[in-house]
Amino acid sequence: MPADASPLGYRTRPTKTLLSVEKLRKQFTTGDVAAVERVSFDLGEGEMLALLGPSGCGKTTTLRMIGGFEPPDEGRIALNGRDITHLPPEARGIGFVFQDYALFPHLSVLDNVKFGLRKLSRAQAEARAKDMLALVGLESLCTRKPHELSGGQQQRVALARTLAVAPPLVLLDEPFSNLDAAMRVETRQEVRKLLKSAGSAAILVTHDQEEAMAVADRIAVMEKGRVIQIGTPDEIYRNPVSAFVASFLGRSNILNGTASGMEVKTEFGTLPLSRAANGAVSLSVRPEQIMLEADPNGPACVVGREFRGHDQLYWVQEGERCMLVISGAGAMIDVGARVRLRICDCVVPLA
Ligand SMILES: Nc1ncnc2c1ncn2[C@@H]1O[C@H](COP(=O)(O)OP(=O)(O)OP(=O)(O)O)[C@@H](O)[C@H]1O
Repeated sequence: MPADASPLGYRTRPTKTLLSVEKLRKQFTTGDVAAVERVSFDLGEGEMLALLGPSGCGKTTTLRMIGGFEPPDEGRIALNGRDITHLPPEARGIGFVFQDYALFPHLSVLDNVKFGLRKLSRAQAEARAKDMLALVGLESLCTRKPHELSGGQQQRVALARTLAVAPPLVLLDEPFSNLDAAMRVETRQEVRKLLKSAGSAAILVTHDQEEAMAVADRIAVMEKGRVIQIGTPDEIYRNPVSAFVASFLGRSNILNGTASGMEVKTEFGTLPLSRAANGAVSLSVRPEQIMLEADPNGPACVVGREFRGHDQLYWVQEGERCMLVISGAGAMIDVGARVRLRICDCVVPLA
């Protein structure tokens, strides 16, 4: 295992840069604002990056520019130090897996995977395709046609076909959106393992924060065409830069306060800050950072509750404010009960 990798293959340090995206911009003639504006990031060899954001924020357009399917108005894209900004898709050496998998319906599973291997001899192509199908666990289904496979199996064939040519970078556009919830969870981990074992880097477009956190080494959060924060899932979850990021990646309570260095005065008392700030600030408090104590004389009241097995979600009204609280699976507190809220961790100042 390399020194910079965790047992699950999550990178803890940046690797050698594979892809460099600099100040990409795209404005469609139909739009009055740019779909993508000054998007820049680097991607390390073998790294998985998720482009995450709400519908219409420019994720797919960014991916299509990297793939060569959409010419940027401005900016530069380099792969392994080579400028590929104006190369056609087939000259970039990048693999793609799209939402609909785009398998050839009339070809068998094996022939679908062999499709990109026409430069090899027939025997070599056959051996390579079989190896790739073994890697995705589908060697026994070689002779089937795509319509004889489940969605998850089709997804794996598409991935085997892409990985067969050993691209250094694979672009995945919402690749799990056609799968049901259980299959999605299973398939995304398989895909991550496959990419890691093939050593391919990947950029995954998704609007699903749970998916991004589950599979990506780093996440680039996009809003209105711009990347507004980039970092590991843990960094972004713990230190969101804005209320948008705090609410898009997980759930958050947004409070106001007056900061002075590493402390902030709020309606819940003086609290420690995760980083220094001064003056009026907005603050993010995660639901799991709040303790809920049953107290008949407490100033707050439970107004809603959702039982989730491993924990419980409470909506608690205190004065004008409704706070979201996640509490462990201990004793349940009933809706209508009086409670006291205590914030038991550093709170995050937002931009
Ligand atoms: N070919 C096009 N012509 C005109 N406008 C486009 C075109 N493609 C995308 N857009 C617009 O550009 C903006 C960004 O679209 P894009 O598809 O990149 O967003 P997205 O974040 O991938 O959204 P989704 O999650 O819904 O796929 C949107 O306002 C969209 O309507």
